[in-house]
Amino acid sequence: MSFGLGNLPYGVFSRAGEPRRVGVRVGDHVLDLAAALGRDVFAAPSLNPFLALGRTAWQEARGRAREAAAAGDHLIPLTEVTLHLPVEVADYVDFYASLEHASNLGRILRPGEEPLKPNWRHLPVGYHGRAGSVVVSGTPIRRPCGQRPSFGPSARLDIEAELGFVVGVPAPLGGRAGAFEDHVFGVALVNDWSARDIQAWEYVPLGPFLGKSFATSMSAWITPLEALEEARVEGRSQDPEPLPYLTRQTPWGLDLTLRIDLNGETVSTPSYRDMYWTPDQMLAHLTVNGAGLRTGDLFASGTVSSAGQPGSLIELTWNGAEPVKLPDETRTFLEDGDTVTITAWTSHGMSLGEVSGTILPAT
Ligand SMILES: O=C(O)/C=C/C(=O)CC(=O)CC(=O)O
Ligand SMILES: [Ca+2]
Ligand SMILES: [Mg+2]
Repeated sequence: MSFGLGNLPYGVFSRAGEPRRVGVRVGDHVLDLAAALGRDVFAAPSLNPFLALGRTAWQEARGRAREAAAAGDHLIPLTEVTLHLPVEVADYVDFYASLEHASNLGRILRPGEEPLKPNWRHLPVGYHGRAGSVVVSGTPIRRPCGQRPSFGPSARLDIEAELGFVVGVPAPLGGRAGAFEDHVFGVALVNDWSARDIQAWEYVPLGPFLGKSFATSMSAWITPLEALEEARVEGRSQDPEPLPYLTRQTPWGLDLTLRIDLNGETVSTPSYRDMYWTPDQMLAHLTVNGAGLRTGDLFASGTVSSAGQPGSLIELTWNGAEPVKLPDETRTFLEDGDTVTITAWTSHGMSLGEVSGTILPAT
């Protein structure tokens, strides 16, 4: 059910001693697309060449992959493969689209001030992250060192549960992007690891830098937009009404529930449905100045927090003041050896896979 024929997410895999190639997940197997469909574009170490082909090619490949999967040929057990970073990430941008998250962080980091800055309801606030430190789910995460402001290992290492949107079709520099579904191929789960002590010291006035650029994890499987039709909902109502370039054309809210597991215990289940800014608005904003798009661009939603279900530990523990209880221990921020796994499902029970990482001690 979870990875049935209505799902068919794309990834990159290899078998021992063989080069990387593109596959589609079918249950607990990978469909070897280059073998099944006989197309060179899938004998590639990343999804990028396929992503660049655009929507008609995506639809055709999905139809043919479904036929091949149903026929049962060219299926390799997941236990026999290694999964790799699915996309050669061009630019990585992170938004700040959850009203609950932005309000909570404002209260925690800027007590006594209005939690939301005056711009927040007028544009999807974002920042440019570091494409080169995006890693695939399962990659261990080394605790970063930096100024906190004294130099040393971060003592407040956190997670951020997010959805990531993968761009396939470019838009020219100086031009404008077209419709969301003509550029964006699909959705990944993202954990934007954040060193809160480094972040709190460095971020004024230019925003996040080394506190977030040491690693960002993404799921090995990219769920195509076509698989998410059943999850599409109207976005949350917005007041004031955004400028015309940010007008929603068709619904790109998504009815998804995320689940954050810390050392195997579920600590929060935020809903993506309640996000204030929808991803079509993020794409329109990202390109309104003529910045263009490249194949492999990744833009993330920002932390997915909903009422009572935050997407980060800084919110869950209110900056460490209210530790979260696990069966035999408590946590404020992450400790060495901790494993965080984020999963997500549609309300119809379709899985978006997982993004997982374990913390290694600082060096
Ligand atoms: O409010 C702040 O100063 C900082 C906010 C964040 O760290 C969140 C961020 O990276 C964007 C997001 O994930 O929503
Ligand atoms: Ca983030
Ligand atoms: Mg990060």
